[in-house]
Amino acid sequence: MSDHTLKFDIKDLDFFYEDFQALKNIQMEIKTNEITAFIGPSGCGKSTFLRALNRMNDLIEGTRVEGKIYLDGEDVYDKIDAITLRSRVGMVFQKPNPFPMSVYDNIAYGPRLNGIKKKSILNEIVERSLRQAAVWDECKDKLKQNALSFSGGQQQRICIARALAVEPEVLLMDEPTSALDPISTLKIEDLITELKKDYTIIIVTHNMQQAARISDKTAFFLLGELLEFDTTETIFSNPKNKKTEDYITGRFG
Ligand SMILES: Nc1ncnc2c1ncn2[C@@H]1O[C@H](COP(=O)(O)OP(=O)(O)OP(=O)(O)O)[C@@H](O)[C@H]1O
Repeated sequence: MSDHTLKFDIKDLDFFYEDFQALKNIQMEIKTNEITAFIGPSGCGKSTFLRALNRMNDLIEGTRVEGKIYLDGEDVYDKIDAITLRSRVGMVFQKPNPFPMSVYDNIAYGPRLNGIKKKSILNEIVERSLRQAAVWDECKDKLKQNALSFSGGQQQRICIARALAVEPEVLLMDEPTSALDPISTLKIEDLITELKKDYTIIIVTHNMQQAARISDKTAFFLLGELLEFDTTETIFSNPKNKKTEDYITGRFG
């Protein structure tokens, strides 16, 4: 019987940029409605792995994947086309990157691409998505204003709303708070915790406190290998690998 709590199942994953192997034999199970944090020193492969999950690396020439990634039991490199996959697995980037258009058009962009034209339905999606991303109150009277005129923290929440507008199942977040001040960071962390009810969330972070605060599971990567993967509590209180302990206590990285 298939395991319904399992969202992603990654088996024997290797990843190459030309001759350079950036990921080595990764095995990982990512559970539905959990927050999984990827930690590890710069260049260890966290972003590469994140981008492998929705095939964003396909856009980089000379890359190659070996092994399997299953989403709800389906092989993402064989059984799901990249466009469908990316609508099921949304992404939020490190730097807020709203399109240079109104808040409304940013959020309606994906739904319109999916063929939704009716104004009343688009209005509903825009409001629901901005509410879910906890930025509705700040935007509701300025929906026609250019998204780039908002603060960095607001822009990042607008980008999260844009990702949510197409109702993905999974949200990949690559250091979503690294460009933000502490207050905006806490707002986004609260938001991520709130979104967990409806989404499976995977977040890359350099902020150990952030991983400890919000994630259920933590994966520690080093030089392309998954060194340790466990409950966040275990990783931060009782890691099995000495290198994990050295990293989380700030002895290197
Ligand atoms: N487009 C690319 N072409 C060639 N090599 C790349 C490319 N992107 C990343 N790499 C290499 O792959 C390795 C992993 O990079 P990746 O960006 O996944 O690491 P990371 O852990 O996310 O780092 P950071 O924390 O600094 O963002 C690094 O050695 C990097 O130089």
